[in-house]
Amino acid sequence: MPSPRVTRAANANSTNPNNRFEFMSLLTNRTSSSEPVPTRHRLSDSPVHRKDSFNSSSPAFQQQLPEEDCMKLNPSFLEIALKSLLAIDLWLTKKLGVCAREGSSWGSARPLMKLVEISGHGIPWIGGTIYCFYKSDSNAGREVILNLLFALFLDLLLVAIVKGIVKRPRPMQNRMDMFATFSVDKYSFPSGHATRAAMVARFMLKHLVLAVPVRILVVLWAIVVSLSRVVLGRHNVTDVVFGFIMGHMQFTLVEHLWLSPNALPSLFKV
Ligand SMILES: CC(C)=CCC/C(C)=C/CC/C(C)=C/CC/C(C)=C/COP(=O)(O)O
Repeated sequence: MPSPRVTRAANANSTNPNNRFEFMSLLTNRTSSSEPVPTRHRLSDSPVHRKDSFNSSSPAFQQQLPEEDCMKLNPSFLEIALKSLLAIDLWLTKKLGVCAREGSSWGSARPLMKLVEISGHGIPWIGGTIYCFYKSDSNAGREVILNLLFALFLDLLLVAIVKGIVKRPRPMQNRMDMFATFSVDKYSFPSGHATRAAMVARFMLKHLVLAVPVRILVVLWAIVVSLSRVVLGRHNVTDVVFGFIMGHMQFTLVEHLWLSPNALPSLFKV
């Protein structure tokens, strides 16, 4: 006995041979052994190639298509990859936040980590750079220091923009007891300390004549400042990794936008 769906299809077919319903019924998988699954023999038979009035973007069309006819670029793979990365990120962040609280496993090291935090904060860096600018007695020195100052302000601006766009909240374990913050600093992505540490370290290695041990210390400082963000529970791991990469990119940008004494002659001694 034919199923009601087939009977309806047959009725529809008898009145209109090009009926859309008939097309859809051909595409429907049948479970009953008395209702064979239609076989396509030619490419032109594929619903993708048929020039029917049936709109391929309509939800009905997409529901009815057999899986092999769906032109999907597997969006679920990217989704799964991102969700897995996020899960690993959250798990690692929780594991590594060993100084997040006084009562955490390494809570006694929290004051030391907070000193590391201050060493990468914007205020000492901007204040110290302005001081060095006025103390510098050569035009070449002033040029380098002026560009460091420019880099530090550019960093504050770019980090604030990205934080404002992404609006990722800080990790649950973070205590908002940071010294001198902007309103966007309630957000986590990217880490402003990591961007600054990476950018300043590259800037110093490129423009300051430093002995090898000092160069090694500069690199270690940038790494420790970045790691301290996760250890203090301030940031997720991905905030810091992205911040570190962004700091390198900011350094490259500053090199391209390099301010010369001609741009601001009044700041330089003649
Ligand atoms: C010191 C002088 C002379 C001027 C200061 C200029 C000024 C207004 C600087 C702002 C510095 C500031 C408040 C920076 C924010 C630093 C911060 C808390 C970043 C957040 O880092 P994150 O790693 O937690 O994202």
